[in-house]
Amino acid sequence: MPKVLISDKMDPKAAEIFRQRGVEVDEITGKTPDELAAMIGDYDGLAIRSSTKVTKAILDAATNLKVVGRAGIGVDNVDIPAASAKGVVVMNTPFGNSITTAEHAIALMFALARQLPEADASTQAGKWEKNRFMGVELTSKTLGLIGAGNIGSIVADRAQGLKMKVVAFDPFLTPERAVEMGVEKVTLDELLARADFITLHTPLTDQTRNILSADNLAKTKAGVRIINCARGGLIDEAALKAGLDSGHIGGAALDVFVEEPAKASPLFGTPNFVSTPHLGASTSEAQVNVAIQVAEQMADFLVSGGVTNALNMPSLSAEEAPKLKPYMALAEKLGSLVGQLSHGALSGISVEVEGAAAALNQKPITGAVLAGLMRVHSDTVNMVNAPFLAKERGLDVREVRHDREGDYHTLLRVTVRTQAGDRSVAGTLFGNQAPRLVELFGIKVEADLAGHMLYVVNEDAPGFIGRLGSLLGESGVNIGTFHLGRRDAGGEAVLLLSVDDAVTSDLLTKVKALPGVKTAMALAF
Ligand SMILES: NC(=O)c1ccc[n+]([C@@H]2O[C@H](COP(=O)([O-])OP(=O)(O)OC[C@H]3O[C@@H](n4cnc5c(N)ncnc54)[C@H](O)[C@@H]3O)[C@@H](O)[C@H]2O)c1
Ligand SMILES: O=C(O)[C@H](O)COP(=O)(O)O
Repeated sequence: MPKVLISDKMDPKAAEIFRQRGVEVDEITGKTPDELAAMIGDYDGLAIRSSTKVTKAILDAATNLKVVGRAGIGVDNVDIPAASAKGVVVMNTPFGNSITTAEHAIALMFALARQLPEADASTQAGKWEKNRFMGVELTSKTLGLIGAGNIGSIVADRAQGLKMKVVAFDPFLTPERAVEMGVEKVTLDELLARADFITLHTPLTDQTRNILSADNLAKTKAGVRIINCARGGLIDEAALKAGLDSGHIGGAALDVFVEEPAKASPLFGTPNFVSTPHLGASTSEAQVNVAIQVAEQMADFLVSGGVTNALNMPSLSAEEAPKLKPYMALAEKLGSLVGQLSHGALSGISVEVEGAAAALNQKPITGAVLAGLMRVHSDTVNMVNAPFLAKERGLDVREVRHDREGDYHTLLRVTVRTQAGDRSVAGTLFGNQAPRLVELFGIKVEADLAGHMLYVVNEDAPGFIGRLGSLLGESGVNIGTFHLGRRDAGGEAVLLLSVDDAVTSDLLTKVKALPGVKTAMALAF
């Protein structure tokens, strides 16, 4: 039974769903990185929010880990390259808390417009300072949206409901989508010059870090009010403080900070500064949503191989997974076969699907081919890290889908580009389940790729099979299956034999010494 650790505070629905789906679950929160590293080896899955930092050190200690599930959106607390290199899938729940976070941004915008926290504190202190607090209306004001994705577009919609004009800066926002959202797509400088309120909704990346830098803050309209419910690090906090102190910035509301938990900040106590402790996603509705989603996604993956919302692997629904399972087995075997048979560096690989296979999601099939290919040289390769390793090694990966009807109802062909030219193998599924090799370097064969095998290329001549059989018999090697194919009579023949034990190098030398043998290799699947 797969076992999951929930290491951050999560709605109880998550544990309930894991148990219903046959996944054992422990909820242990508040552990130090060392404590987490000491216990993570027991788990197949790790369910987190933003507190747990899934570093390379944690991943190195996670000997059984297959999946990290983030109940929420931001995955900047997960070392995704390290997870990918280890073959661990990282998933998030990209929509479960977006409405809630957008509402928090709007709440903070109102808090700034009407100085609600200060007015509240003053009133409860018995001061009744009616003349101290003069707010601004939101109607007709311009809201500058930096980042117009899921949350940004909900904020835009709510702001339009408040009769605000919304201008958006997002390099990936298409003009069509901007029209659909009813926002004006602008440059960053234009946004800075025009916005009365600015709200940030981008991830923290090398491009967005300090997007509101001292220089950019200086370009804003006098009196601008700024809201950040996305990630600490998008705003230069020292420059923000200086802008608030000088009065150029009329107000700022931060839910997120460069250092979290933010227990001390020069911004604290600054007039017109409002803060919340990373509460953007903290509503009961959003927490139930993300807990249910993360548990369902992780259980799907651990129990049936379904992949949803993974950041380092193509999606594969729980319905698709059983259909694809025999194809993945075939794909891995074909990848492994070409990997074992090809010498030297490969510059490219193409994965072709034909017949019934052409109707399937090809990405996981390609991932399985690459895993089979690369596992020949490293047993830590799996479907998650194989595409990354292939990219790292400069392997050009192509996917081809043929609509044509071929000789087989379903066919997978893998061709690798080697220094000696292209080499191609193809396979099918017998009875839609059993993987079979049907073509090897242009020669028709029909073989099951399993266990220990001996591959021999020889000149097709009478007596050869007898001589090989005798040699194997004399060497005490039992033959399981025997598959023969040839290009034409008297030409080149290919033999694939499954044998009960690994082929020793001594036996291989003897096979190579048989008259007519061109190549002989030991294979393992
Ligand atoms: N405060 C919270 O509790 C809380 C809750 C949920 C999400 N978040 C954070 O909110 C942010 C947005 O989440 P989302 O779901 O809308 O993400 P999203 O991926 O749907 O949208 C992000 C948008 O940012 C845009 N973008 C990327 N680089 C940009 C750049 N250089 N300049 C301008 N725009 C750029 C993208 O094109 C995209 O449209 C994330 O950082 C997420 O972690 C915070
Ligand atoms: O990216 C997110 O989903 C938010 O930052 C929420 O973080 P939390 O789960 O720690 O509240």
